[in-house]
Amino acid sequence: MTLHLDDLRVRHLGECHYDSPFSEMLAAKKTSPHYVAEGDRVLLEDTVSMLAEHGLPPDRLPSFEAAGPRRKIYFDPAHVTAGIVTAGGLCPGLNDVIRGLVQELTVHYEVKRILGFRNGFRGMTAERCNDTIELTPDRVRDIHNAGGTILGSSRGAQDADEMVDSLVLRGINVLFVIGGDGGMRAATRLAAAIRARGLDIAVIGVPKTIDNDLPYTDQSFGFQSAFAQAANFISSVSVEAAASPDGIGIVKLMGRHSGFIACYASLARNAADIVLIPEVPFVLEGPDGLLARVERHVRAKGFVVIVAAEGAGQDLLEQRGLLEDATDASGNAKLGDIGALLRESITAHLTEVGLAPTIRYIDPSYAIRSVTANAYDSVYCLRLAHAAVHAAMAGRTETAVVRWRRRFVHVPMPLIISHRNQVDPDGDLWMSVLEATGQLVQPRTCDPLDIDLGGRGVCRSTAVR
Ligand SMILES: Nc1ncnc2c1ncn2[C@@H]1O[C@H](COP(=O)(O)OP(=O)(O)OP(=O)(O)O)[C@@H](O)[C@H]1O
Ligand SMILES: O=P(O)(O)OC[C@H]1O[C@](O)(CO)[C@@H](O)[C@@H]1O
Ligand SMILES: [Mg+2]
Repeated sequence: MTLHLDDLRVRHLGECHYDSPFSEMLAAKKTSPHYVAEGDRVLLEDTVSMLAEHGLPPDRLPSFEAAGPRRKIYFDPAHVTAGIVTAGGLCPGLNDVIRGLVQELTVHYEVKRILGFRNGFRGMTAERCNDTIELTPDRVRDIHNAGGTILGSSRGAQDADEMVDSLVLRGINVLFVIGGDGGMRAATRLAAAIRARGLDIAVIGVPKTIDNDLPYTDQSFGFQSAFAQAANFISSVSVEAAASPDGIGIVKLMGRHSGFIACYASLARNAADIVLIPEVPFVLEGPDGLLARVERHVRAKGFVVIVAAEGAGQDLLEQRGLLEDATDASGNAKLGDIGALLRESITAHLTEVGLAPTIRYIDPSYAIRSVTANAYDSVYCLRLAHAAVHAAMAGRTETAVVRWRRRFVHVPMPLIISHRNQVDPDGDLWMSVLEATGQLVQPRTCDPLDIDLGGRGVCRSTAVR
């Protein structure tokens, strides 16, 4: 999709007339290698060839508005009531973002009232109209020490008009939505309903997803903490598989349509022989199939470690009638169990060829996303929260705050939901995975002398890949 400068302009509620608490500090600031001044923009693309292809002068090149404080703001902080909602699946760092929002709103802008909606958008419906928590610096002081979200979260559809009524009822004029693709869709609809009624309410999104499946953002917050936790399970399964005769280690990791967690967790340990992701189809049978490859690994080094994203191989499950045609409350497709299919088909195949596999299968599931944010993600969440507050106070709306190529920028919300971020099978991440696992080459069988002398497990790692 080719984007033009105008596609990247964010919506404003109106002119900014109030002095911001940062006015003085910003007065002398100019763009430097480490700072983007409020009037400057950040390029969408970062290679010479992509920029040259546009054939445009620099000020017409597709670029994002820089995030950060403004000298003038739209809202009079004394008249702001802020709302915060967390939607969709959990993600490390949700509490860090809530905490950062509350601290920035109160400490610098001196906003007096902040309400957190309970249990996602559900808390904004007429039925649950009192489902809010008053958020104060005291209330949020220690919340980053726990995973999850103190507000709760949910899936499932809500009526946009009802949610607008709920904002009006509470006098909320600034709403922060921390959510994934669904949450950003809901926020976009909400903002459209607000616009249709001519209301002065800013809606700012902070994209959240452990799947890292939202575009126009560097890795989303919490992703790093989630894949670090996932990597621990890969280590566990590797140890188990290596210590078992004909050991088969399988880890199934979250990632519905995008295999980023599987790729990064595998690279973090460099112990996987095979990584399976939704973006790269594979077959089970035949000389190039997964079963033959598994067999070669087992014969070559005595064991094999497989990391599968939960969305991998869904076509194989469908062919076998193992997919139920169902969706969750938010309309997300319910997936078939690729881990179970691997376990069963590998056991059957290896038994048939005369091996005696020991299967070690781990599905850590929620254990990777319910953890607290690591230090890196905590910093990231705090800075996103600051950027979100600045954007809202400056009257930006239908806008997400993201980090893009290491700069914090504003992205129009419709772009964030325009398509899904996926691992590019032609990109450098997948290339790194292929290099690390050796999936490009066939496993070599061990030297017969090795087998005579050492038995299983002598040939390890890259030597046999
Ligand atoms: N197309 C849509 N239009 C309006 N609201 C939506 C839409 N899709 C999802 N939502 C709402 O957004 C909320 C969160 O959506 P969803 O459950 O898909 O999680 P998500 O935000 O995508 O997070 P995750 O990363 O866990 O998938 C739900 O309450 C849902 O009703
Ligand atoms: O929370 P639920 O509804 O079980 O959803 C699980 C899904 O949510 C995600 O964690 C994304 O939030 C996916 O990786 C996973 O498939
Ligand atoms: Mg989603």
